[in-house]
Amino acid sequence: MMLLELRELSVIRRNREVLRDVGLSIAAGELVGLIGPNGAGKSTLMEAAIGLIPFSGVSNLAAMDATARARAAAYLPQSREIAWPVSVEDLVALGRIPWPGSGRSSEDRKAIEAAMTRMGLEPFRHRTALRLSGGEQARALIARALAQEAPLLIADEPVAGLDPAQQLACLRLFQGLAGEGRGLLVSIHDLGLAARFCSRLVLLAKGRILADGSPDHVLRDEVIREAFGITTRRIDTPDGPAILPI
Ligand SMILES: Nc1ncnc2c1ncn2[C@@H]1O[C@H](COP(=O)(O)OP(=O)(O)OP(=O)(O)O)[C@@H](O)[C@H]1O
Repeated sequence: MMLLELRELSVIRRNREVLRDVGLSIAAGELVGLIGPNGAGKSTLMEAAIGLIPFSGVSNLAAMDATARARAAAYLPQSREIAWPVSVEDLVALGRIPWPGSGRSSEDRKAIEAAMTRMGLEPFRHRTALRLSGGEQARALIARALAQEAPLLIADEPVAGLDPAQQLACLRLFQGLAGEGRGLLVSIHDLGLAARFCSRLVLLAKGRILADGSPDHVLRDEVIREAFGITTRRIDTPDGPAILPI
């Protein structure tokens, strides 16, 4: 079953075409890494897919009403903004808004607790979210998205700003979610982490999809050179490839 279907998606921002005719489908069980240079249009693609900005073309999510969409997909924006001085627990509970009970049913409690445990947030439960470190805030916001329990998670640079242990924990968690049958679209700049953890990579450059497929297929030298203007040194280790930009 396709959780995300984008067809001929184009976006114009400030009179400039930022995305042109992008087609992308994500099935249950896929952990798709969205890679590409700064300004390639990764955030724009996610924002259009979820219906936050105007676009032409088709997005199955944007076509839904707000409640159906919030049950179909959780979205973690790149800007990690927490607007009010709420506790971490209350912040995570906001993920339950699309569901009946709005945070107070026993199902809501279970989802909130599971999300907090998965992100290691129990010690912060009663702390004011605004007073956490940047990385801790990021984990709290990921937990809020997990509590939403949507079949699709769209996350814009979810591991940016996390320490190496938290990056690994987060990507392992995402792999586990894919293994449970959820779909994930995750933008990421670290090509090594992308290659190790994602089942598929989509490389966006200048508003178009330059390559889409297995990490080995997408991270070929000539493709990386065309997209980023660099070469990479790849070392295969028992733990997966290490990719060094040169
Ligand atoms: N709110 C906006 N208004 C106008 N133009 C925008 C806006 N947001 C982004 N852009 C432009 O759209 C293009 C794509 O930006 P986008 O943020 O989607 O790229 P990205 O691939 O996510 O980049 P990064 O890796 O730096 O996060 C850029 O040229 C950017 O300047």
